[in-house]
Amino acid sequence: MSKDNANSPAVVLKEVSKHFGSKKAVDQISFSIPQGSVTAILGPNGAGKTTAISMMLGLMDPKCGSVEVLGRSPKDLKVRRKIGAMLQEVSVMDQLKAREIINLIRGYYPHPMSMEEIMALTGLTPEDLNKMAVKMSGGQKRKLGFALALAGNPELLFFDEPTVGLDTSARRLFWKTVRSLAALGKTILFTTHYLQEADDIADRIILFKDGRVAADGSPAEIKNKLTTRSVSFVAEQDTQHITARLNQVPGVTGVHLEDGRMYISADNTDQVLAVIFREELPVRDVATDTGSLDEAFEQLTQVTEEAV
Ligand SMILES: Nc1ncnc2c1ncn2[C@@H]1O[C@H](COP(=O)(O)OP(=O)(O)OP(=O)(O)O)[C@@H](O)[C@H]1O
Repeated sequence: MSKDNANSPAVVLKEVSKHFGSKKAVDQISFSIPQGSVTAILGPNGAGKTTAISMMLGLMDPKCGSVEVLGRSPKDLKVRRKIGAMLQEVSVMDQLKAREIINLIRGYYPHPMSMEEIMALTGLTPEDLNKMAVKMSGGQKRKLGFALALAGNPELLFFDEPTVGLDTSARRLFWKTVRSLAALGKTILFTTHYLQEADDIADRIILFKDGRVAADGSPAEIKNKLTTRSVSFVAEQDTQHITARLNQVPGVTGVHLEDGRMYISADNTDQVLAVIFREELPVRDVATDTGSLDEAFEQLTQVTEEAV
């Protein structure tokens, strides 16, 4: 890490927006990524993840707001030398061998990664390296894309949906490598559709929805936020009075009756329980439930896809 950016965050976005016609692909997004962290940008199709990454890479200009990478503009050559990226589409010089392409890219950087290290980290074999890019399979091309991201031995790495098209063992190797890169102190930012992937790998998840940050926190915090909790019970009398009273409790998001039980969804179920017991509401068989995380995430995804 050079002296001029030793204390800067790796990435800072301030009130960044990007519109395509009337579509707000990214809408007033702000966040700061500390150096040495592993961050997942999680969200469904069309949430604005790729657009945000493109602006962090200086490939696209924001309509308004500012983007700083390692304390400078992402277009600054000093910054570009310290970042590596693997985007969804790997477009390479098809008529060259993988080894030649990697060496070409290594040649642009002052302190490139050795070919041996690139092979160990990506799983590319000597046979793969001798193949022309045009003849590589989809999964081999993704590995080549990974190799090109690593070629300059960057401090900061961006991966846009990195495991799409990789088989299970290639996927496992990829995440193992990401963990070892993180252990070396590199900053890693990746996008994914999968909560599980983000939970397994990242120490922070920024959840995108409709171009905005819907949640930002540790995987535990995000899972907590996505999961709906509820208090359920059997009402012994005057259901309407109980419903009306509990609807007034701060953080209650819904009330419904199912198979004779009343369910009160709430951000803070402790508060609902406190009201029930303090006011001695006429209920029995009180229980608290945590909704399924998969269901909650699915719901979030569906809502967004309808809106795209
Ligand atoms: N070049 C473009 N021209 C017009 N609209 C665009 C362009 N790029 C992106 N969009 C729109 O902006 C929105 C956000 O797209 P973006 O690719 O950033 O989402 P994403 O979260 O990366 O999605 P995915 O997971 O499908 O890759 C979408 O509605 C998309 O159609």
